Amino acid sequence: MTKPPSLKRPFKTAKPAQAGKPPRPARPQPPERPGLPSRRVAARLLAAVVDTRTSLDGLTDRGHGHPEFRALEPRDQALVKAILTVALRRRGTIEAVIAACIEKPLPGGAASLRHILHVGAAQILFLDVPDAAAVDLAVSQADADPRSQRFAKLVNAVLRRIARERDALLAAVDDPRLDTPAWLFQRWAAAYGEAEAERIAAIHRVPAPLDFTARRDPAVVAAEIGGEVLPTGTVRLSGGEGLVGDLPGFATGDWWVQDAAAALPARLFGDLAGARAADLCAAPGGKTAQLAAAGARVTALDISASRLRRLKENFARLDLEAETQVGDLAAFRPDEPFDAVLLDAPCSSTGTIRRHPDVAWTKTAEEVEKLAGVQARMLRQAVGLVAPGGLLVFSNCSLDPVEGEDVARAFLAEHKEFELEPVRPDEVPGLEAAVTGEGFLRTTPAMLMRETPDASGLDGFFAARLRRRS
Ligand SMILES: C[S@@+](CC[C@H](N)C(=O)[O-])C[C@H]1O[C@@H](n2cnc3c(N)ncnc32)[C@H](O)[C@@H]1O
Repeated sequence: MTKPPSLKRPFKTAKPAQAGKPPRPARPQPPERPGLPSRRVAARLLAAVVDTRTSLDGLTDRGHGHPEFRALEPRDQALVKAILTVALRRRGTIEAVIAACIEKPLPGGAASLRHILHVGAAQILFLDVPDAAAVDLAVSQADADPRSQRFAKLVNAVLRRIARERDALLAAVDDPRLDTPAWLFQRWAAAYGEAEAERIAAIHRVPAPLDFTARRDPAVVAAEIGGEVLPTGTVRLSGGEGLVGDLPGFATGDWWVQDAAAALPARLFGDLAGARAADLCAAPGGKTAQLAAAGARVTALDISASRLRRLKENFARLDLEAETQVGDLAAFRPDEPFDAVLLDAPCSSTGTIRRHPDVAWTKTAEEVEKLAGVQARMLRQAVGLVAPGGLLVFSNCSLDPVEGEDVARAFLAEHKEFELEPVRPDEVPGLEAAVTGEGFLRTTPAMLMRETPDASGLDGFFAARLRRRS
C-alpha cells in the first residue's frame, strides 16, 4: 500500500540552529476538523479496494486492518464502513452522476480526486449525512492533499450540484447494470440469461437481510429477535441495524449468523446422528456448526490458524464440539475415512457481492478460472477421505458455473467410483427452482423473493452431492 500523504502542507527543512540563537519553536498545527479523519480514511480505503484490489473485510478488520482505520473511534469506523459499503455497492451510479456534473472527464492520474468525489457523493446520494457537511469535508480533504489541492473548487461545485439535483441526477442514470463491472455482468448473462443477470444486479443494490441458523427451534429464535422463519428453516431479520451481539440469544448460543443459501449444503447430508464427518475447509465454521448440531462427530480442518480460532470461539459460544486441525487438505491423512465429507472450497465469492460489494471490484475473470483449478484439485484430494457408501458434498459461494457445475461435471467424468445423488426439490422448500435439471443445487441472489426487496434474495451458492459407490 502506498504511504499515506501528509495532511500538513509541505514545509521547508529548517536550517541547523546557529550558535547563540535559540531554536525557533515549531508552529502549532491547528486541530484537524471533526469528521475529516473518517472521510480521509474512507477515501484511502476506497483507493486500496479499487486500485489495488484489496479486500474491504481485511482493511476494516478490528485487529489486523489498516492502521489508520484502527486508529479511529468505533463510531467513525462504523461511518467509514457505511460510506464504503454504499460507495462500492453503487459505484457505477456514483461515477455516472459525477460524470453528468463535469464538463470534461477527470484528468488521467487524478485517482485521489476521484476517490474524494466518490466518498462525498456516496454520502450525499445514499446516506443520512447532512449535505453541507459532506461537501465541506470533501473540499477540506481536497485542499489538504497536494495531489488534489488545485481541484478543491471543482469538488465544491460538483458536490453542491449533486446535493441540489440529487433526485433528477439519480433518475437520469437509473440502470442496475451500471453497478456491476461489465465482465461480471457478461458472465452472469452467459450463464443465466440476460433477464436473470439484470435481476441479480438489481437486488445487489439493496442491502441484504440478516440471516440466522437456529441451534434448536427456528420459530423461538424468530419470535425473540422479531424475524421470520423462511421456508428453508433459516430465520431472517430484514432492515435490522445494530450489533448482532446485542440481539437476544447471542450470549446463550441460540443461533449463528449464516446466509440462507450457505445453510443448504450441510443439510444435503440428511441424518447425521452418530456419523463421522469431516469439514475440509471449515473456518469460520457456519457449516461445521450445522454438522455438529445434527449429531455428527466432526473433524474441522482449515489451513488458516486465525480463522480456525474464530471457529473455536463460535463453538464455545454455541456449546458445540468438534475436533479441529490446522493444516493443508493436501497433507490431511486421517486414520480412517469419513461417512460424510464437506468440501466448501475457497472461491471467487461472487455469490456474496450483496453482503460484500467490494468483491465485484476486486475479483477478475482470470481469478475465477484459477480458483476453478484449485477447487478441482481439492475435490480430487477429498476422494480418499470418503468411506465406501459415504457422501461428499462439494459447495462454494461463487455465481460462476466455471467454479461450480463445470468442476462437479469434470469430477464425475473422471471418478467413476462416485455418482451424483441428485438434490430433490422437496429437500429445499421455497427454493425448488434452485434444483437444476442435473440435480445440482444452484441459488442466485434473485431467488427467494419476499414482499419487499430488503427481505428478499440470498447468496449465490452451488452444491453437488456425490456418493462413493459401496
Ligand atoms: C469458503 S471458506 C469456508 C467457509 C466455511 N465452510 C463456513 O461455512 O464457515 C474456505 C476456507 O478454506 C480454507 N482453505 C483454503 N485452502 C485450504 C487448504 N488447502 N486446506 C484447508 N483449508 C483451506 C480457507 O482458510 C477458508 O477458511
